[in-house]
Amino acid sequence: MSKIIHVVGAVIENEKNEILCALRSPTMSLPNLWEFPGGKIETGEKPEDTLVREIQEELGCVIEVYEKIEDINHEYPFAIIHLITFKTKVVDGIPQAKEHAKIEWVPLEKLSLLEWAPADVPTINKLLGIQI
Ligand SMILES: Nc1nc2c([nH]c(=O)n2[C@H]2C[C@H](O)[C@@H](COP(=O)(O)OP(=O)(O)OP(=O)(O)O)O2)c(=O)[nH]1
Repeated sequence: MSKIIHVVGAVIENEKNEILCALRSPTMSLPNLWEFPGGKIETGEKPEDTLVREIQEELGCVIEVYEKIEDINHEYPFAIIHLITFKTKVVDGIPQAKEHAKIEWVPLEKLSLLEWAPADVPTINKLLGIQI
């Protein structure tokens, strides 16, 4: 059986209803696919705390974490990714791509034009359905 990796992703929204989308680099697993910035939950860590830590490392800014959006398991050939996504906002600093190929603010209605990591699709669908 595949190992399960627990991951948390930040749906960062700005005042213009745009979502911060991050492009995985060619050297990462799932290369050249868009994702929500975030990362693996360490043992004993609260998912919300993981997100604040990962966003500080990856984007160099501080976020506040609000409600959960989606909580799903997606089976990839290399593992099962258990992905939890949260609605968040930047409360200090300006996001910069420190680890990703690039980051972009994308209007909600254009999210489905990007090629997403497959585990992210249920979150995208929820965002488009419920208009957070
Ligand atoms: N951070 C993040 N990871 C995602 C998303 N969707 C998705 O399938 N993943 C996968 C990619 C990775 O396999 C794993 C997250 O690990 P990570 O963010 O630490 O990724 P990484 O490339 O730095 O690590 P690795 O897998 O190369 O060891 O979850 C997402 O929206 N955000």
